[in-house]
Amino acid sequence: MRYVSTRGQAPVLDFADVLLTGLAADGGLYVPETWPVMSKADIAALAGLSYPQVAERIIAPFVGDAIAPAALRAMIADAYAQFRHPAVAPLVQTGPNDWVLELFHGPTLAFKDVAMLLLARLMDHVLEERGARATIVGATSGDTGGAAIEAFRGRARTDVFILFPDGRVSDVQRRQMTTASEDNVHALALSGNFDDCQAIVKGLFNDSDFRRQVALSGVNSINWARIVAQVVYYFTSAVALGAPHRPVGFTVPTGNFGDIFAGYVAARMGLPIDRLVIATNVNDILARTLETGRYEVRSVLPTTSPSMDIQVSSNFERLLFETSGRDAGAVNRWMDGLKQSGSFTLDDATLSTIRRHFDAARTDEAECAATIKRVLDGAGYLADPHTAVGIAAARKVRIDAGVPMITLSTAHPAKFPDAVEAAAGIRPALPAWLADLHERRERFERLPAETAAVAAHIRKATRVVAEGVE
Ligand SMILES: Cc1ncc(COP(=O)(O)O)c(C=O)c1O
Ligand SMILES: N[C@@H](CCOP(=O)(O)O)C(=O)O
Repeated sequence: MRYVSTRGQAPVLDFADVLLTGLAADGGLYVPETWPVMSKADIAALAGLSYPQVAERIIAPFVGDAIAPAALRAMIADAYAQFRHPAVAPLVQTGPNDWVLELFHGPTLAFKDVAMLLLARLMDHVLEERGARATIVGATSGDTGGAAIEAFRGRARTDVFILFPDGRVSDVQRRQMTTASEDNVHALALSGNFDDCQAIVKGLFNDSDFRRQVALSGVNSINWARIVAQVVYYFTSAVALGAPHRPVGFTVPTGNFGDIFAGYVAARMGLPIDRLVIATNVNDILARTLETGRYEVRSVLPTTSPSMDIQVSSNFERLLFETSGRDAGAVNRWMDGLKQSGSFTLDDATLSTIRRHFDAARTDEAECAATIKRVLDGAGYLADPHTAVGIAAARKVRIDAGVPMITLSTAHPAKFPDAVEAAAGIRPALPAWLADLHERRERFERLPAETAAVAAHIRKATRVVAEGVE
């Protein structure tokens, strides 16, 4: 399997190189040259398989011959053995034909663990084979950072630097990033929002000297391996509810568009997905884009679903590439517009292709709190604020009540106890393995939200030694 960049000018790479490269050299994102397709019989044959077995069938075609099948199988088995639920991603029924897909049974209580635990093993494997090391730099609005630190802590071949917006993540999220004591992890609190952190990460990738000197790698969903691991649960859950013999819908709490893009990939592979619903909080750039065709960045507003407080939604670029007929020229024009004026307008054909697959709905803070309460009272289910944004959106756009609707539950309510308590009067407790989180010692650096300051800090602290590093 080979990968091409959405901007059309970066080298074509195999899976192992894409894994270590992160952002393409032309600033674009890698996507497979062609989509692997699963027949109806292939999908039906997933019924009754364990999560790791399904993962192997879905992920292997994307890996191609870059990693030996036995090694891939072992890494998948080890990654999903870290989950506290035997199903890894169980479905819970919350209404007549409504379900939540719980993706938070990993070590850091958010869906990011599903991909990150595998990504860390894949990276280690490839680095080991090459006798190489990497410096990983990631941006987080709260969950990617904790999952990355958990997955990479103590690993010998990587140093990990996580940039998070100071004061804009929950206490639990911050502590999950700042209480790891291993020398290879570095939590950096930046005086800005998530978009500032993400722009700095992209700036570092676009600095070819820095990139080479520190052997830069990424763990945000710009990294294709993050997306591919997330495709798996669309298959496990849809098959559990009758696919491929009947279609299902998915509603996905969305920020950087990685999780829902994985759903689009599942559809391209042949999974019968009726609708993909983009659920946003008041940071609603994607809902506005679907409505008007204009992608326009506004200021980021802090909410009780902070992991979705995002305006510049990275993976939307992958969707634009696909829905424009893989027109790298158009993607370049849109991304230039975004850089220069903070906005661009889609042509009618691309917009209507997007609308054929996706709906979108925005949920404000009052609706989010009311949804947490309503679902608790009605179904006895305690949802976190991100999941509640999803459940509210599913309700708003539901077209056919006969099609099962699966809302992705992306975080455990105990990650956001203040918001959940304010909405539902119940303070969810952390699980036993995190019960002492608030007593652990924190360690992090505060830095200005400036690329040069972050680059200088990383150069000093990384253990990757390459030509040109002081
Ligand atoms: C809890 C939670 N829900 C939803 C999202 C949105 O996911 P994505 O950025 O893949 O759209 C995130 C962060 O990405 C998150 O941490
Ligand atoms: N919501 C994310 C933001 C980063 O998204 P990613 O999926 O691109 O890593 C977070 O919690 O950090």
